[in-house]
Amino acid sequence: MIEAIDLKKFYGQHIALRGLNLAVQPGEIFCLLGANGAGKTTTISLFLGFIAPSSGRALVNGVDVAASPDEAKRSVAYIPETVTLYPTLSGFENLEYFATLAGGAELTKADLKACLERAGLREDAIHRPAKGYSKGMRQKVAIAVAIAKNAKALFLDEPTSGLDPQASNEFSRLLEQLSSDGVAVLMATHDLFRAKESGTRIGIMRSGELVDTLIPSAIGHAELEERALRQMRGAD
Ligand SMILES: Nc1ncnc2c1ncn2[C@@H]1O[C@H](COP(=O)(O)OP(=O)(O)OP(=O)(O)O)[C@@H](O)[C@H]1O
Repeated sequence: MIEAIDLKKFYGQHIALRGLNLAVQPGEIFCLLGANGAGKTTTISLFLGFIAPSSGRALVNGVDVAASPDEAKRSVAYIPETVTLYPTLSGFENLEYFATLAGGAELTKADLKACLERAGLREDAIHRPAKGYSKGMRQKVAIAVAIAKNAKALFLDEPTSGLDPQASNEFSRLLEQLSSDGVAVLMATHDLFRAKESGTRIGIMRSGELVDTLIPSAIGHAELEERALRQMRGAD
């Protein structure tokens, strides 16, 4: 589970997060929407331990990230907007390297290959140098790392920006697979369409606050867009 309890973050005098309370259960895909500067990346960075909270707590799988960063990192995977891989290593070798870094269970070459296959990386690409990979292929390697380390919580920041519609659709299916395996997913996105398609909940952030939470399955695309835009603007 991913949990924020009265989580606040100041940058100097500027408040970027104003007491966030949020719980994302195993199997949920929670999409954070919000205008630029609303606090989405700050939220994710706090869960990943990249920055320290000013007050409050960020918990992953019951572990306080600021108090026990190493323990928290063991159950977490992260997919940034641009996944960086070692360009001269193959997808397989990158996975081997990152899975070893992550610690956890010893995996055989067959296990690692199975992780890449589950992540949807084509057989003929697995042993090619990653420098020739598309954005979608690099993301699949990152998903394979999440599978290999048996991550309980997955954080994503703008993963579908710059993906073509087919790659974006494929990526959403992968996320759904992970969530059906019990991973809790928190994703910052500007992609309302994907949030509606794959999210189990959508949270709208404005000026460091979660101002609305929606169940996408209970609402149409047009209504979702209208409500999200209204909340982001602060017209309510
Ligand atoms: N390192 C920093 N130092 C000072 N202010 C920062 C820093 N990082 C973010 N901020 C400010 O904190 C607020 C929240 O920023 P954040 O990056 O979390 O927003 P965001 O919702 O992810 O935006 P975007 O959609 O543009 O990625 C903004 O006002 C931003 O300018």
